[in-house]
Amino acid sequence: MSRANVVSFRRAAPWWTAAAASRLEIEGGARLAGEIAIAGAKNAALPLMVCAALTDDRLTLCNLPRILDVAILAGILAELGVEVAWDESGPALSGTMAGAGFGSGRVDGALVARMRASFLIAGAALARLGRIALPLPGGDAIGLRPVDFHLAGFRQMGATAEITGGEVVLSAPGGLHGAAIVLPFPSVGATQNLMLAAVLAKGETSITNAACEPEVTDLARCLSAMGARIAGIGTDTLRITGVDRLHGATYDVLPDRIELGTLICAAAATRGELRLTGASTDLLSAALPVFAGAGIEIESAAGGIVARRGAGGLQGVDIMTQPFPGFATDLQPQAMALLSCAEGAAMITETLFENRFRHVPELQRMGANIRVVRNHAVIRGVPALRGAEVTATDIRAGAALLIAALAAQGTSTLHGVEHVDRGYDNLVERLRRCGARIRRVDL
Ligand SMILES: CC(=O)N[C@H]1[C@@H](OP(=O)(O)OP(=O)(O)OC[C@H]2O[C@@H](n3ccc(=O)[nH]c3=O)[C@H](O)[C@@H]2O)O[C@H](CO)[C@@H](O)[C@@H]1O
Ligand SMILES: C=C(OP(=O)(O)O)C(=O)O
Repeated sequence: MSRANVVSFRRAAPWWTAAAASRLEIEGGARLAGEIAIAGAKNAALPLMVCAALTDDRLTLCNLPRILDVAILAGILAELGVEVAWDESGPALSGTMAGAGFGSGRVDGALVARMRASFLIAGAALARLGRIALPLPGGDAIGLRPVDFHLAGFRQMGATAEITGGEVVLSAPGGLHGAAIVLPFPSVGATQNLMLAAVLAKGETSITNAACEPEVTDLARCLSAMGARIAGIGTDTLRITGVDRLHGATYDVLPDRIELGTLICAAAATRGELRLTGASTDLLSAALPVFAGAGIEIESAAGGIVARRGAGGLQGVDIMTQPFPGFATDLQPQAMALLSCAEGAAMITETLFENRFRHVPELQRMGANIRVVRNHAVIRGVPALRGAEVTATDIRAGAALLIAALAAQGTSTLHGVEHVDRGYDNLVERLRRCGARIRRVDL
């Protein structure tokens, strides 16, 4: 990334302070104990920020996580002409975005290519401006991650959509119209992109086989608070009646269910006990019985839950990742780290992304016994993991390696920390307050 890009997103998000390049030194073996407030969800916050592009009024988002992806998206929106202002006076970050100037600036391709959710600007721009050209989005390298469902939906709504030279060129000079869209798979991003386009399109759009992830529901609720007409929220069939304009709103970002699950795994892996506040276990859906089967105790407590390893120790349990309400793929690597130190065997089947076992060789460096056959990983728990030098290749791989390093005997070095910074709000500092022995070393 060029210095100009770094400067542009830091200007748009001056609260972003984590070092761009650093490594973590983790001394394993400390039991985590204490309280952690769950931050706003990355995967809810980012689509909500894009809503600002759909209105001339102000959209205020509360409970935003202080993460790299929020900083980068703020930079992208600011370059495109959205005014962004922050309020850091509360316990969490709030941001007010004013989209009256949306489209007056330029697309910062280098920043778009650094994250996934930037591609949601496509739907908002088609609806609001009738055109946009965006580089193919980045994000975690966990599979091919095509955008064909997004483009097919836009075409059904009257747009032209071509990929030329790595750039997606979209145009709808005559405006978008409603369409009956059936998604081949309940894609989170495609559902959100088509929803962002449909709220200002002429007539009714139906999205069948829509994703029902809580972050999709959060987007639908925020758009409704801005005046959008959306029926079927929380189900797999959304019916959106386009309106002429949306107005401003103030909206609270959903708590991060993946952070919640990550910290439950961390508590259990370290034989610790964490009180996790601000989030309910309802968000965990299929992860709840998996955690119970693995021997984790989760109790309701004032303002949240308490999670600890049960007296019977950790046991192997089988997991298959699936769209919501199934077990989230974004929790799969962390669960694998946990099961690496459980008693007995476990099998994890990854059905969402074809390249989401990149943490396996790194866990193996720490002594984990894992064998991968196609999209299945068989994990035979070992009595103890040992510290090693490992590299995170994506956000959740980073979280998994952090969990393994905290549970391991000896010291680990974690490279690729910028992946963790993309999606977790000050995770290192918050874990340190609960007894973790971690040091961030700037490179
Ligand atoms: C920013 C954000 O919210 N990211 C989340 C979002 O990613 P993202 O929105 O990219 O994930 P999708 O739900 O779209 O992807 C699910 C599957 O559909 C395929 N697909 C998707 C779109 C498309 O046009 N064509 C296609 O083939 C993908 O390759 C993948 O195999 O949902 C994923 C699945 O819960 C999560 O892991 C990511 O953390
Ligand atoms: C895969 C993830 O993110 P993204 O889609 O932003 O790459 C994730 O949050 O685990």
